[in-house]
Amino acid sequence: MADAQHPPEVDRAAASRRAVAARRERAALKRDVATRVISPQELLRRALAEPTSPAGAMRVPEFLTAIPAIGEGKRDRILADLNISPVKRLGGLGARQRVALQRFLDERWPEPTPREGRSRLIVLAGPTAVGKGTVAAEIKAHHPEILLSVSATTRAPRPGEVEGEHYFFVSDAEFDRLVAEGELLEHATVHNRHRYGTPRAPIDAALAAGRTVLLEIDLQGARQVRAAEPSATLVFLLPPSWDELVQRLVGRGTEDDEERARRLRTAKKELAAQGEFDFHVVNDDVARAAAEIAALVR
Ligand SMILES: Nc1nc2c(ncn2[C@@H]2O[C@H](COP(=O)(O)OP(=O)(O)O)[C@@H](O)[C@H]2O)c(=O)[nH]1
Ligand SMILES: Nc1ncnc2c1ncn2[C@@H]1O[C@H](COP(=O)(O)OP(=O)(O)O)[C@@H](O)[C@H]1O
Repeated sequence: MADAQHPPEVDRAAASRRAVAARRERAALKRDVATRVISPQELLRRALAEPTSPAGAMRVPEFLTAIPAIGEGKRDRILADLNISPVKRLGGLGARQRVALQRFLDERWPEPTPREGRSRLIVLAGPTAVGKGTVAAEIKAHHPEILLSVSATTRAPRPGEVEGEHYFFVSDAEFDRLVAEGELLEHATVHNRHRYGTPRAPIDAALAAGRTVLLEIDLQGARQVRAAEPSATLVFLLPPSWDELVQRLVGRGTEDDEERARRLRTAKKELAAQGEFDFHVVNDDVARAAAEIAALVR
């Protein structure tokens, strides 16, 4: 490979940069397993689907010790039991070894089974400032298989908000048209101010393609989705404590005193409605809460 344009030191530098990047990606994946952002089974699925990916390049011992509750002693016993050499990479496992490893993981860490009759349409609601937006963004970043629905709204964009990514920013007249033509799955006026609604078409298309769809909407919207799609999976995000909820609202610093007091009164009503939801998830840690939600319909 070495020639005038590619002297050996340049090749070596590039290779070492690639190795550092790959190590970093593997470390990130191990953190995802260690923090339960993804299950060990999910990492193995990714490795087998793409053997040359960072997941595929991970050595089996490295993978095993990323799993909570597996130390080095246990790791070595598991490798011996499964008859897998410590130099094996996940992407290079033979058929019999794959099955053995998958079975072992399923026995020790059973993945949550989908709740009977619940669809892949997930609605995430919860009181103001509990972290719905933060958790939804985490799901979008770590679970690309899940489509995060983009709502239409009549409120003005905030600095940094991107049309079509955070919201579709529409006029009142356009919102009226969307409602009149039945293009919204649900819609509501939120915090007595602006209108928000969920475009129906992208959701129908994603569900038809077998994808999971996440809606981050308010309680009124959640109730409408329940009425329109009774099999939807309704998830209520809870704060670790009321004081923590107040802290988060204050800490975010996006509302004045009067608006904060109003939102907290609404929050009390919303918390009282949590019994209408199929699942309750505590947002103590963003990554953990996101992983729990993503696992609900896997
Ligand atoms: N019903 C309904 N509520 C939505 C929709 N999109 C966003 N919301 C809710 O609108 C509220 C206000 O959202 P936003 O304007 O981003 O402000 P913030 O979340 O208060 O900072 C949140 O409670 C969202 O859950 C939607 O399509 N339908
Ligand atoms: N698990 C968490 N721990 C600590 N702070 C959090 C957590 N989740 C969210 N927050 C913070 O709480 C505030 C409200 O979160 P946000 O996502 O805006 O709430 P919502 O969309 O429910 O109104 C933000 O400042 C956010 O950074």
